[in-house]
Amino acid sequence: MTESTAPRRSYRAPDPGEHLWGASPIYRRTVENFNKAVEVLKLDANVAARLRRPERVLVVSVPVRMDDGHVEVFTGYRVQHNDSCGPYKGGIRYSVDVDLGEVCSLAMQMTWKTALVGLPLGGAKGGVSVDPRMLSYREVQDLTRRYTSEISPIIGPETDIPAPDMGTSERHMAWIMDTYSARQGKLSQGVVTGKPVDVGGSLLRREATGKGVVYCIDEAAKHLGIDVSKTTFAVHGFGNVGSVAALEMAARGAKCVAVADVGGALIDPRGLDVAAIVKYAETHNGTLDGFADGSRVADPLQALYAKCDVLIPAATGNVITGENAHKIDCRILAEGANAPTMVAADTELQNRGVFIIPDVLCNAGGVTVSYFEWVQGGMHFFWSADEIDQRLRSILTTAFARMLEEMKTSGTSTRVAALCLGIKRVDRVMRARGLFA
Ligand SMILES: NC(=O)C1=CN([C@@H]2O[C@H](COP(=O)(O)OP(=O)(O)OC[C@H]3O[C@@H](n4cnc5c(N)ncnc54)[C@H](O)[C@@H]3O)[C@@H](O)[C@H]2O)C=CC1
Ligand SMILES: O=C(O)CCC(=O)C(=O)O
Repeated sequence: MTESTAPRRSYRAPDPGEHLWGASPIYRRTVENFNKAVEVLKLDANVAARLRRPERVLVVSVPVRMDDGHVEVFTGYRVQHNDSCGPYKGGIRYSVDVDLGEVCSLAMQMTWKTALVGLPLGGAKGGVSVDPRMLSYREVQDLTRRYTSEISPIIGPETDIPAPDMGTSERHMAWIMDTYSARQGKLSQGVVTGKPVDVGGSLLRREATGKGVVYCIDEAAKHLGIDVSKTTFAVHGFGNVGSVAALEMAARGAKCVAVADVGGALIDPRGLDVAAIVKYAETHNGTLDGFADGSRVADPLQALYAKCDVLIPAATGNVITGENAHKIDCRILAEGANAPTMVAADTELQNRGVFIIPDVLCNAGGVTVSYFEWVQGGMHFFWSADEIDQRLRSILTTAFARMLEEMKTSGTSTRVAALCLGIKRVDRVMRARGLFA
């Protein structure tokens, strides 16, 4: 697009998005990374302007009668960023940190992620601002069912398909499926992925994100000439993604020197018994509090600062910042979490030669097997675990190789190269559909 020098007509009031999501530091950071890719790609300014904003934003009030009798009203969100490549797709997060800016940012990331790995899906995200650990089983079920009812007008098997994210799991997906189906008056298993296998879920969806993280680490190690079996690793966040990634690394013979959950870090440079920690967490409501081995420190961030070959952030976002990046001592940073690294830290770590596997690729295993679940559910024919595993690995290794190629041709970082691949595909599809002709 050529910029005109004539003064622009003012078509509307200043961008309303500025007051909604644009002011959020998290959203700004996501846009900052997007802008870097726009520059490398020399993306048309009209397309870039469209992609900087979500297509649809829904904010809902979610009243829940609590066990003590009072009604608490929670705030929920579903943000649909882009559906050029297929139905909107993205998880649902329960956390006190959830706000509109965060959900918009994660929805945009989903668009690049699904496009990067070549899925026929778009990008969305949802969430409720709540600490699920403070709720009873009944309260969290009621919250999930009411949230589902509130977002029902904009979700569906062919329109927008939620899945698990931080704070939600298979059981929440079963409640969402059940509530949505009841509202439709017919069974609608395809409205959500990440369901329990018994209610139409896919084998390996639960393990997919953590497995995918380690498949990407395998590729990075190959690229750098590192033997994974001889590496040390640390994991920040020990839920679905962190625990499976730790087990996969341990299965390759790598030594775990630190893990953390929300309650603190467990550190032992001599090596921690990952299987024992997983078993402990499973039998203690997900927490590592009270685990006997290693030294337990209250600050979970200490796990990020452990000297190791491979660091796997697998909890919340924005944990590696301009302030603490100098404490990170690893060779490979494998972003299991979404958006764990702030822009200033990203630059510092790259300058220090840390190989970063960016979130949009590193944790794409989850949405990839979600896609498999959606496909299998549609066919009413389910694949074996081996079949799923092979397809997952093949998709991620292909995307990894394409990222390296893009890095070389564009002379850019792993993160910007991965974003460029995703953005290029969305741009191509939008043009093919006649938008921005
Ligand atoms: N579940 C999935 O399939 C996918 C998850 N992700 C991302 O992976 C990350 C983790 O997600 P899940 O494992 O599903 O969540 P989860 O809810 O299963 O586990 C979260 C873990 O992080 C810990 N944690 C929470 N806040 C923390 C903090 N401030 N410091 C240290 N630890 C903290 C929790 O104690 C728990 O161990 C998130 O960033 C999520 O967006 C990305 C792609 C797919
Ligand atoms: O499995 C999915 O559909 C989405 C997972 C997700 O929310 C993510 O990749 O961040």
